[in-house]
Amino acid sequence: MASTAAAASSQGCISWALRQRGLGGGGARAVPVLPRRRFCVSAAAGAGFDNENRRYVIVGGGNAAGYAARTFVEHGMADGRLCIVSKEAYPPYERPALTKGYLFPPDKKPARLPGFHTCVGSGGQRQTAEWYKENGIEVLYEDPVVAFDGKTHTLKTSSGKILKYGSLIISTGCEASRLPAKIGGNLPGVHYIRDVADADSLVSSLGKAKKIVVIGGGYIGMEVAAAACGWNLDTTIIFPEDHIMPRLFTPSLAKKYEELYQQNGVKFIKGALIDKLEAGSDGRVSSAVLEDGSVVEADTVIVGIGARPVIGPFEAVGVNTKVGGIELQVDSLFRTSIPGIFAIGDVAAFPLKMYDRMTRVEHVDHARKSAHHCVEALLTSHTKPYDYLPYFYSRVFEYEGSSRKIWWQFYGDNVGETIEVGSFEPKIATFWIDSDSRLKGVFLESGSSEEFSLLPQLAKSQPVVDKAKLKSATSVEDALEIARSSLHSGSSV
Ligand SMILES: Cc1cc2nc3c(=O)[nH]c(=O)nc-3n(C[C@H](O)[C@H](O)[C@H](O)COP(=O)(O)OP(=O)(O)OC[C@H]3O[C@@H](n4cnc5c(N)ncnc54)[C@H](O)[C@@H]3O)c2cc1C
Ligand SMILES: NC(=O)c1ccc[n+]([C@@H]2O[C@H](COP(=O)([O-])OP(=O)(O)OC[C@H]3O[C@@H](n4cnc5c(N)ncnc54)[C@H](O)[C@@H]3O)[C@@H](O)[C@H]2O)c1
Ligand SMILES: O=C1O[C@H]([C@@H](O)CO)C(O)=C1O
Repeated sequence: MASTAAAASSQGCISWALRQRGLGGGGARAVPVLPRRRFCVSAAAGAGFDNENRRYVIVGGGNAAGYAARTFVEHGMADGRLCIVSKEAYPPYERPALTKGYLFPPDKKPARLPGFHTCVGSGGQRQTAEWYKENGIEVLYEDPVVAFDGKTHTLKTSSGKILKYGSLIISTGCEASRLPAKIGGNLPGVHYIRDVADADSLVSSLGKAKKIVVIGGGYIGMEVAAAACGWNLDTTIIFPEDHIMPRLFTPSLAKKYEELYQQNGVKFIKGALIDKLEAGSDGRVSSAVLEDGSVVEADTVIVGIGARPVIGPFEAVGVNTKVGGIELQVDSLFRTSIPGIFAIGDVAAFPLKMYDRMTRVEHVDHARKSAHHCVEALLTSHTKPYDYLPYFYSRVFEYEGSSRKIWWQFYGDNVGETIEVGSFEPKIATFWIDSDSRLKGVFLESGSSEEFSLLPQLAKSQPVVDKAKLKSATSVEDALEIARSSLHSGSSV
């Protein structure tokens, strides 16, 4: 690699960069095939990688970046052409593992890297650091992009590298929302979880912990509290709403999960906000004080109060503030307002074709699919709009010896009235049905793989269902059969 780079002249770099400018709006057009070359190092830059021109640059080395890299490789367009600039110390990995297998107790074979690099979460190849090298992909680790100039096509990294790009894909994801420092949000023993470094820090606290408080009743709260049961810790979940998973679960569905957690010893404090986190004499967190003045002791606190898109320093590519927070706005081919610049995964607000609205999805299935769709559109001439079917899932209590594993999937839109069938013994289903009797969303706990595979068909087709019949279903199997038969009634979308 070094010899190829050394052979490239600085003059070559400049003319290559000028040719790149013409590439522009990417998505819809085929990208002209440029001479295959390795990294182009200007004479002035000497060794090192400064002032290079790179044909394709991905900023962010997370889930979406890993799947994007795979698509570049599949098209034979990675080798010597692709660079990933990452804030983290590792190549892209399957982030969902961090609150699942990663938090298994030490004697229950916890997941560790390199075991869960992308793309193993979807049954693909495990892309280790060697995989990137073998495929000629340059990865800059622990060197986040701190500045961006769309006019000169340049990025600046925290170490001072200046990178010139041909096309740019932004996949900076989200960051955990934090409790303010002034109320104890940064005390030692207070954890947020977004990356491997956070998970390592949490595991080290769990090893010493006795009493933990989990703040937030969403995905992180539910997954971390279940993990804490595996470590036999006294666990309390505190959140402001009436029930857990308020973004998705109905009150009745939530109640079933809450009961199961309670059977595992987890305590709930609902409808409560944190006034402050207090430190003990050793400076570590020692309690959570609630707004009503009550105090809950804790030697470890895990905060899961949502996530925010990481848009800085890319505001100039165009932001959307209507969907929720500030996010980078893209079209159905993941193109931002600046030609040649794309955004994928958690950070991007995109048109959700099937429901005809803009949305942003903070889940891994979309990270994977948006990456694939964006890179395909960039590298080929296809202009097929992204047509995403929302899919969320969770799995908890998976460690060996747990009394009851939980695994659920949801497809579609959780709008309209709901019909719930079954209980944990043995499985639960919830159907969301709109005023035209169309099935809009479907949830299943503990289904078989065949049953789970029916869910996307239902949510995609949105068949008209016989609500009375569904309500009278005697089991989840029965309810799924009724829903399946409505697929063939000829009234699907
Ligand atoms: C603990 C946890 C568990 C999860 N579990 C599930 C699950 O079970 N199911 C599910 O569907 N979804 C889950 N998710 C959500 C899922 O992981 C995300 O939707 C997915 O990771 C989004 O991919 P992304 O590439 O857009 O962002 P990320 O995977 O977050 O990657 C973004 C990357 O960009 C880097 N970055 C940020 N700014 C810069 C910069 N300026 N320069 C360089 N790099 C930068 C970040 O460090 C990070 O590595 C989970 C998320 C978390 C945090
Ligand atoms: N299985 C999965 O899909 C999965 C698992 C883990 C994490 N994630 C992702 O990670 C990100 C973070 O997850 P999360 O659980 O933090 O977000 P979330 O949005 O799922 O839940 C946030 C919860 O925090 C609570 N909350 C909000 N503001 C609060 C406040 N000021 N004080 C106390 N509680 C407050 C609410 O109970 C809310 O439900 C999300 O993008 C999520 O999709 C997904
Ligand atoms: O999508 C996922 O990827 C990881 C794991 O399967 C990778 O091994 C995980 O726990 C998920 O839920």
